Amino acid sequence: MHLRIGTRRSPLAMAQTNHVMGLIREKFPQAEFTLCQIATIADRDRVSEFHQFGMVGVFAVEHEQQLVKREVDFVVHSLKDLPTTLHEGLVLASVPPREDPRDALCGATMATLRQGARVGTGSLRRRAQILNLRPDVTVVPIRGNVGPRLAKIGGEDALDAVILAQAGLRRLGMDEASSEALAPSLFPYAVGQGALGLEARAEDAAVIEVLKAIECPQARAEAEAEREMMHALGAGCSLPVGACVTWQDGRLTLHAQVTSIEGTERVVADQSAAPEQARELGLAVAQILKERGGVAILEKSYRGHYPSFKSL
Ligand SMILES: NCc1[nH]cc(CCC(=O)O)c1CC(=O)O
Repeated sequence: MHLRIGTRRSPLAMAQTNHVMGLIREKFPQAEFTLCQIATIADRDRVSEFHQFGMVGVFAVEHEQQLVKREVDFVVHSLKDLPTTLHEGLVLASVPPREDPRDALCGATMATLRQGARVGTGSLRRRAQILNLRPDVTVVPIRGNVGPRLAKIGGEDALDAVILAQAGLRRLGMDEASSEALAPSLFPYAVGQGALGLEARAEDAAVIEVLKAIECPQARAEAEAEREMMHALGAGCSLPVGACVTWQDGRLTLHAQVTSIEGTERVVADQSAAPEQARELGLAVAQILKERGGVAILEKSYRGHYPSFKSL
């Protein structure tokens, strides 16, 4: 069996792709792989996540073209960068076991972060959530890969800390860079954070069968619930919507939070369901967030931030 994999070139993307190849080899020792690396628009233009507002899925578009043109058999995505609507004919074939989904504060802990600290992040969600918890901090937009972002602590921008994903640090073997894994009850993570999404052509039954063999049913249920909620809110990966999932007695609970861009307002919701009802769970949580004014605070804050913004 020979599989062609589409992957980005960044160290994190390569670590994730290597990880997936290892998982497949455990089940199919005879598997052979060819890597088809691309630099996506996102890599080339170094757009910060702030600027990705309105460009949902900037990481995924060119990969989907690789699949559609049959240049590759599947693509390894960070699930949080994969839009909730896939290109026609493509499917989320598999969600392997999820890595730690929490955000990491690097350079300081919440307790040691000084008054008026400068915190680097390019994510609107992280910005909104840190301002909600710590209105005294200044958020500095940063961009680039994990290593260069970490290197900005104490650098020319005089950053006290940066916020990154625990999962990315772990996959890069850089766990020690995390000063504190932020409690998801206070600082919910991005939809899909820490999970990988393997995208393939819907018609490729043989490829899908291989990818399904490394799926984690719990991670799949979490992904379905979180992504359905995001889809129902009409929000992309970089919008200030946070999630947190917990399991008890085989039931899945989805907690979600919408935070206004300046961090002044916050709406939360949570619901539980059996994992077979993960999508319905996501829809129900989105509905509650809407009823509680979650969409309204997003629209209001976007109009202040992006004058051309029309509606979510
Ligand atoms: N948007 C970039 C991105 N996409 C996935 C990860 C980390 C790995 C993951 O969340 O699975 C990161 C870096 C970060 O947020 O620190």
